Amino acid sequence: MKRRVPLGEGRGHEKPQNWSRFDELPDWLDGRARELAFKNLGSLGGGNHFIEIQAGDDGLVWLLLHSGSRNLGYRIAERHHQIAKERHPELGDLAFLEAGSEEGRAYIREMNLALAYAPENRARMMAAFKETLGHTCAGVTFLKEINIHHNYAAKEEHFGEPVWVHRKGATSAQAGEEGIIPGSMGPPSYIVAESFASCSHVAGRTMGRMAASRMLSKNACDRAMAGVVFYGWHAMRGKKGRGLLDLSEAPQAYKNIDEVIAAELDLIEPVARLRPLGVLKG
Ligand SMILES: Nc1nc2c(ncn2[C@@H]2O[C@H](COP(=O)(O)O)[C@@H](O)[C@H]2O)c(=O)[nH]1
Ligand SMILES: [Mn+2]
Repeated sequence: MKRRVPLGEGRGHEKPQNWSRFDELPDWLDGRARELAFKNLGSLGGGNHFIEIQAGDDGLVWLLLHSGSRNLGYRIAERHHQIAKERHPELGDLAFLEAGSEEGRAYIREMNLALAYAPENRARMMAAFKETLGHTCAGVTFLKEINIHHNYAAKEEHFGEPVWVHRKGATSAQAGEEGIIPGSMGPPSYIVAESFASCSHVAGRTMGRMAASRMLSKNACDRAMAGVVFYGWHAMRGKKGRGLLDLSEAPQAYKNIDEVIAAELDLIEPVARLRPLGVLKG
């Protein structure tokens, strides 16, 4: 997988990739950002993005992959947020665009393109993952797939009204829908079923990246990863982190996933608890 999928911050394919929807990229996206959109399709990204093999207490082996639109969605949101702030300076960061206006429609169109790029990105990596596994585990069969966003807006009907639902750090969890709530790189993750239309999308952090790398010890982090295959810790990048080991993704930097799940049992029904076997981080 390390050979097939570019992993890590700023790493994409050497050559531009093909995708039938690249001609819908907005004209204002130019230069390096445009080039990256072509080269990043099918690459993981850095930080908390991951590819994992997990053993489920449902008897299945689960392949988990966390990656999104690789900065495209961020660029689109940033651009239109800027336009909204120019239209409504009195609202500061809470400025908005009217959904029916030309500018609002342009934002929704471009956001939806990023929301198509993200699953396409994941699908390419997952295809490589399945093929790689197919070589090593003869006869393996793949069952269902759960593919879900956690930073987006969608028009939905609730209580008989059409409304825009913004899920920033939340996933949809409508009747009949299954979701994924990752813990962190050592502890378990969960597959969950329907709730009050949304639920938490992850465990979430307890400490910042720099704080974790300063305060945690390598030994304690290694202990927290006992039994999970991973590539170990690398040096922190950038001036501020000089001389430090990057422990920013260690399990101790995240909330306890079992407590997070317990706190939202009135919203969700856990379907499977997954124990990580191997982790590839970005
Ligand atoms: N199963 C794993 N979960 C992880 C890992 N690293 C982080 N995480 C969890 O995912 C979210 C990502 O949050 P986002 O809002 O930035 O998308 C993070 O909060 C952790 O709970 C991992 O290696 N494996
Ligand atoms: Mn994410």
